[in-house]
Amino acid sequence: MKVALKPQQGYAKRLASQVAVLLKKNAVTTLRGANSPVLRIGAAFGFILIIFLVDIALQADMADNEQYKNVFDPEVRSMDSIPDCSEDLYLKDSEGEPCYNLLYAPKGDVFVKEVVDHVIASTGSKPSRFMGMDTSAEIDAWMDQHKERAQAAVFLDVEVVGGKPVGIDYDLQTNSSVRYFKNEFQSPNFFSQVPVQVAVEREGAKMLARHKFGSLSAEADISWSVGISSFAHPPMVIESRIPEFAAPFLYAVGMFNFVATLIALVTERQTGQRQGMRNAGMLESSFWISWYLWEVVTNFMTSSFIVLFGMMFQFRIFLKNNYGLTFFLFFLFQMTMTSLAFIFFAFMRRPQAAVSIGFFVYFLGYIMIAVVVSGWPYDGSYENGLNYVFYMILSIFPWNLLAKGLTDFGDATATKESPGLRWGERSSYCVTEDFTSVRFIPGTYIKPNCSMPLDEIFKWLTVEMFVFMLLAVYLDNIVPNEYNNYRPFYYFLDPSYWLTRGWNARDHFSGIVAEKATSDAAGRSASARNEDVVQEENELVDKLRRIVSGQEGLGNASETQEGTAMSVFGMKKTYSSPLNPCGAKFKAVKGVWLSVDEGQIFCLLGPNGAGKTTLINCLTGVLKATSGDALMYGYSVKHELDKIRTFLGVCPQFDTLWDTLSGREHLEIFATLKGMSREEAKVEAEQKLEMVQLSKDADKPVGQYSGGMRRRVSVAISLISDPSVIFLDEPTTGLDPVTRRHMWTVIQEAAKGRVIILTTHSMEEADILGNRIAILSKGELHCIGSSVRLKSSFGSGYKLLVQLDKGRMRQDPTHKEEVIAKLNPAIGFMPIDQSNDTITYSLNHEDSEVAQEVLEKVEQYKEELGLQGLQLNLSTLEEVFLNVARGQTNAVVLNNSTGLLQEE
Ligand SMILES: Nc1ncnc2c1ncn2[C@@H]1O[C@H](COP(=O)(O)OP(=O)(O)OP(=O)(O)O)[C@@H](O)[C@H]1O
Repeated sequence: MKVALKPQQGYAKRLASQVAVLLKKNAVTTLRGANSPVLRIGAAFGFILIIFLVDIALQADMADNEQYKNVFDPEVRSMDSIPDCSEDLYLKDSEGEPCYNLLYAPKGDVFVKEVVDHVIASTGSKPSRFMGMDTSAEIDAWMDQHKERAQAAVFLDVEVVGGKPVGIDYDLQTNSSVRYFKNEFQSPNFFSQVPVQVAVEREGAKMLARHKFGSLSAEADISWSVGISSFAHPPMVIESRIPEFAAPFLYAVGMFNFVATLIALVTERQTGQRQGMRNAGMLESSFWISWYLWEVVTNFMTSSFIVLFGMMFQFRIFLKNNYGLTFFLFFLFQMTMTSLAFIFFAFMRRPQAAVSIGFFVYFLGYIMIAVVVSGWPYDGSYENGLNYVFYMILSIFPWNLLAKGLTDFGDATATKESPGLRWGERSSYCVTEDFTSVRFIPGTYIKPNCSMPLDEIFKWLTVEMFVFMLLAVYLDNIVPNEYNNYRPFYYFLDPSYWLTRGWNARDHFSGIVAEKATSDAAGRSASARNEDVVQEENELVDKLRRIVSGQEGLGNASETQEGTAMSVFGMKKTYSSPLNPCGAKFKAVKGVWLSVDEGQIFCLLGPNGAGKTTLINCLTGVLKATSGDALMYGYSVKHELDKIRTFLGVCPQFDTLWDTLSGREHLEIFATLKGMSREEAKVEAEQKLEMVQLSKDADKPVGQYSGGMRRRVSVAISLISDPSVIFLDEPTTGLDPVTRRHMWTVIQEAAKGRVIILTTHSMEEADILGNRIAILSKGELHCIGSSVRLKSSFGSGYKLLVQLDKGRMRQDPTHKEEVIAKLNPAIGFMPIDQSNDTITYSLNHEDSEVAQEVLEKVEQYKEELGLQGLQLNLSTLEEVFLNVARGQTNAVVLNNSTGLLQEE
């Protein structure tokens, strides 16, 4: 018996056809799904619109300021009074602590006192707002202790000659805090300094005049009034502030793609779709390349649209800078973010987490961008000491490079006259020299004190894009996946990863034989187990011994040897937590030995949690078995999974379908993954759809299918490309009785010349379909054999139902006893039940010939005893199942009671 290994396409051809079909799948699922590119482009438009609106709002806000207005006749502000300190934003009276308009010194100087008194009188200020001190040092000390409590301070040094003041030397101190209130920036000069200065100078000059000329002389009567106004001026041009705030918004567009990519990838993992495609022979490289190419397409579109929308809204950074430069900055940024999303994908199990990750990354980036737009560390001194370290570290994060690029674009188009950046200037415009040493050339933008020009940004982003991508693939290999499968961190250094190495079947199988001997010695004795199970094990151990001794080959395509189609040798699976491999372990499959011949349907039954799905997953290579192996048509699951997958069909327990793809599209994708050409895939899909009676609904999206219809698609997928070994994990769950019966016919047809391993909870299904049936419980096989064999071994064998005449029973109450007394010695059995008008005999574990004999004997009494009916029934499979399951429960109880509960 040989499996016809499908002629393998060359690697390049296989990769090309898989990438093409997966790219199409990515495009179709994304276009029809919630994360469609239309939505991504919509996000680009939305964010550009927000930037536009924020810019308009800021410009409107600025337009209120005087410098942005046309001022023909500027208002003159009188400086003749000093504002009260309580008018100030900061200097307020607070409990017990008044604020002061003016502190002055020295307070003991009569001339100083005279000046201050006149300042108070002439400006109409409250005297309590003035406080004198002895020295200017005392004023400084007081100010130091009383923050924001005085508007100004003055130290007057009056020169006295002959008892008369002849000159004044004074120092004025004012509060220099710039205040924004009453809708404008309050200049400390105009608000308090000039009025105080005017008043002190005026009253000082008057005091000197009074003492020189006498208070009543005309010369002493000085008129002094000061007013201040700005020049008449045209409005200042309001420059767009886009470069200052656009970076976080445009970064948000990139984040939108980041989250969408992450959701799409993690969803494929969570729903088992990725594993389903692997089972069909998908190459890992096809998976990555197809997703990456799709992201190239999407990011190309969104980047183009960002620039086009920017131009549409007349943003100078998009209009005046070279299109290629702006496009490349966004495109490379988005591609690098895609690679970063792939890195996060290695650690994520649930798509819902993508949004939280997105928020976290955005927040982190937002803070960093705020630093970068301020100029540091991409300035002229970037190579100095610690600066270089930060320069390198910050450049690892793609959003910082985006922010730097956008800042340069903004600076290059800061005013209407700014020339913008041309493609050829992408490196030369950014120079480390400062303003003073740069030679500016008209019509060319030069940025002094600058490092990391756009050319450098492009190089950084390109390198990061590839490095992140490689890192993502590496992490995908070494981080435990949803099935806890992972490679060692040094896997790529192991030559066997790159070269298809032969494996030593003798060593491999002698190890399994040795392990069996050890576990037999330590575990339950063979006598405690069902004889058929033990016999199956022994035959398989013998087979292994023959293989090890070289008496028998593996029976694969390279050999002519006959053999069973599938043999499972001591398969074990122990689950442990990926986060705590040394912690508690759970033995889900405890060493299963079984064989299946070609043309057989092998039914695996067992209660929930028995380990059926785990066993199937180990056999299909989804899970790595902890120990043991299986040969399928002579190929080892452990060592030759790639070859096995060419003739394997799998219908998983849960449908792993894309809601947005139709049944036909699913089948075409899987047929192509299996190596069929486009035309062949179309024909195959049509045929399989017809087989599972889905032709009518073939083009509806699977999301609109009923549970039963989805199940049929999964079965159809498992039958694609004529597989030799087919695993069906509960294939008929959710099917109505009519469809179920049709599916049974499909399965029976499919079994011809193949091997089908089927798990089910329907005993009827197992009874009808199963050529051999095994019952698994708590990870161990408890029986194996044909349905009849199991019924006779584990059921109560044949039952004979004898129906009495109701009339005779009414007339003669002892009639039942009379019948029993006659029949018991004749047939040699005691009744197990005699309720109502029926007597039931159990013909325990007898074969059908004995049952027939008993029936014939009873028939001889039929007339004499007036028997109404005789029925010979074999126990049902359900009875067998319950007996095995109960037997298991009892075994545990028994062991419990003896305190010898074995490790489960
Ligand atoms: N990833 C896992 N980690 C730990 N334990 C697991 C894991 N997957 C399954 N198990 C446990 O292994 C046992 C066997 O599970 P499995 O899914 O193989 O049972 P099953 O026979 O297919 O059940 P059902 O009929 O309900 O599908 C169960 O006790 C289950 O809880």
